[in-house]
Amino acid sequence: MSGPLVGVLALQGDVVDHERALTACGATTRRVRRAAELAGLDGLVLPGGESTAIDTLARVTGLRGPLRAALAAGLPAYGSCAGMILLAAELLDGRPDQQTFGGLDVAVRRNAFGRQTDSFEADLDVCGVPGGPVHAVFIRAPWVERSGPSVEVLASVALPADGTTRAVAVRQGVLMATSFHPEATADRRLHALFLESCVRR
Ligand SMILES: NC(=O)CC[C@H](N)C(=O)O
Repeated sequence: MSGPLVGVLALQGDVVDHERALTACGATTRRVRRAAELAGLDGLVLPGGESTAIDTLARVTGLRGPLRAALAAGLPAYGSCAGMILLAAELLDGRPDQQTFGGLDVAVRRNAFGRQTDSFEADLDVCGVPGGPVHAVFIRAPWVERSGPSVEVLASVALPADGTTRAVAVRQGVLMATSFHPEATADRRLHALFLESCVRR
């Protein structure tokens, strides 16, 4: 095995597209559905999908506690869309019983840009990603409404209504999250950026 071993949380969501992107960047992937599958990982991707479903399944399968512990112990992680929601310390507009794993010192607003029909695409400059803007696909996406002092905002979008900006890509140490779905395009630069944090252990 050459590259880092990166888990993809495989309870629900677009697992296969992340596996493809990670493999293209030289990583080896492992689907994570149970606590034992967290052992020995160099990083973990939390895919987009439906954060309420992923939360429910993580609790039912007993994965939630060990996953939280792994994040607290410093496991590098990257969450896209629903994955961003799951990494947030605070959730706004979540379902009343909905929980997150936490780790990222951010408040994330779920479905912030509106309904499924308000999904959109935009070209964004992302800090740490050389070579021009990233074509970002937003699907019923969250945004980061507040972030703590140790959180770096990597990219923002301007709202058409009033031109104010919202953070849509953030990093805090070895944790990274995007509101958008780089795995839905052929651009591997966000996955490559995350893999810089996934040093083989
Ligand atoms: N594309 C996505 O991951 C959408 C996230 C979804 N709106 C949620 O709450 O969980």
